[in-house]
Amino acid sequence: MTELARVPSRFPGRTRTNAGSVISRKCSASSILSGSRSGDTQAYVAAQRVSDLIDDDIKKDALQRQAEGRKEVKVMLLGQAESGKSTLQKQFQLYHASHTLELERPSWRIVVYANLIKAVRTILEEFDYEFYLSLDEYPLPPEGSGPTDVSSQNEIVGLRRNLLPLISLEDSLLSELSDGVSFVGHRRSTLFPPRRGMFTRSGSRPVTDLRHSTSTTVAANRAAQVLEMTADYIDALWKHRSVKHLLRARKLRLEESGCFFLDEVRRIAQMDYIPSIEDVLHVRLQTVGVIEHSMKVNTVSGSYLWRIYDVGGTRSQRPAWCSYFDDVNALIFLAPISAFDQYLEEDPLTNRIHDSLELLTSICSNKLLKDAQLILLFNKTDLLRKKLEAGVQIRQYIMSYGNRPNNYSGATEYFRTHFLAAHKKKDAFQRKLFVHFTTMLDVQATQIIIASVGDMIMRKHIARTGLL
Ligand SMILES: Nc1nc2c(ncn2[C@@H]2O[C@H](COP(=O)(O)OP(=O)(O)OP(=O)(O)O)[C@@H](O)[C@H]2O)c(=O)[nH]1
Ligand SMILES: [Mg+2]
Repeated sequence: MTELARVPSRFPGRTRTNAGSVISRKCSASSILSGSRSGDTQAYVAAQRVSDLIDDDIKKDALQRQAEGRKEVKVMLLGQAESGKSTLQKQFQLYHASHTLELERPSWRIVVYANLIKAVRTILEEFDYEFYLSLDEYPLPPEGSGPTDVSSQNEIVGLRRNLLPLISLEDSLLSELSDGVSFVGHRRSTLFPPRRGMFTRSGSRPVTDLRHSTSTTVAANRAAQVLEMTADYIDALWKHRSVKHLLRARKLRLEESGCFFLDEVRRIAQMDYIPSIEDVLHVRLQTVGVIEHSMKVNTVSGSYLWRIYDVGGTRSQRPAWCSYFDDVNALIFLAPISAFDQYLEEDPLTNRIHDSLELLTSICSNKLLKDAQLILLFNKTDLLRKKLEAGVQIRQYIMSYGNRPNNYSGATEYFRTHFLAAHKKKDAFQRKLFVHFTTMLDVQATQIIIASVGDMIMRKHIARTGLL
């Protein structure tokens, strides 16, 4: 009886991928067991055989899954908003599966248009503020007295009138990009707290989803037509003597993508425009949620499936990250080193370097990630160089910088030392933190870093799983 009772009790707890076959075998074993007393021994033997077969299947399944698990590498890209995570993900794609990025190029067209229109609107809003809102406080200089004199104002007003049809398309493009969902955020990262009435929507859905949507194509085509008609006005606005003056005077930072696309407006405004890989890397599209990208990576020890998780970096999205921390092989943390003079959009009192440092140390102390390799990328070094060359003083924003030389080598050394020291103090698992300085828009340099980081991750993974 005890023997007989053991057989059916072995079935219910089983789980396997092909659940259907377990159930049908279980049914046949049960029916055998419900047979007459005289057939008990035979029935038991038959049931035992069935049970053994199932055990074998389950073992095989488990081994297969284990082998598949060993052939999988999970990498998370973390960091504050606009640190360059999605750009790094595209660089990974370019390195390991460039054909997929090639295929996606047409889908990025609508995002390029939205970035360009946003840049135009931002400039015009600044002029609105300059010419109208502040009129009472600062009367306009008389004609001929400078880049914001009366004749400049008239020229800008004329351009603005011609550009209104283009600006009016921004909402419909953003609605396509966010799949109709509105996300409220500040207009841009600013040196000053944002002014009232200067908010915009932004958000994203995976760009691959956009490719097949008819409404997206319609919205993009409409934007293309209007862009073609207004390209001259955009170009004239961007090259207008007042614009450079205004950007400088107001310390206004157009998003990285904004300046690039404004420089390229004539190419982008062609009706047959398809974004180049360089355009795709420059695009700014806020990530919402956590997006998994998988790609096959071929190495000397075989083919591996890399799962790369790209996350939205704003503060409100960070609590969602930890549900993906299980079994992470490597964590690549991006800190935009050029952001020493910027503050978080979601918290205009927090310096972005300070936020990066706090975020990194809090992630390093998370127990779920204790086995993950840590790689820190100080990104946007190109912008850091530009800011330092323009004379922006680090000590003005980061007091502890003190009297160190305000140049590139002084700055990079300071940030490296500071981050490494904080990590050493806070990392309960005493892991090594690998550091690189990157410009994510530089394909050649980034590909070298991807190869070296990838190699390192694979070596540790192989050492851990013993798979060669
Ligand atoms: N100049 C410069 N721009 C960069 C660099 N890396 C990324 N960018 C640009 O910075 C912008 C933001 O980059 P994303 O990759 O979208 O940032 P993210 O970290 O994914 O941001 P969220 O999705 O909001 O968390 C994009 O327009 C990129 O083209 C860099 O090294 N230099
Ligand atoms: Mg992103």
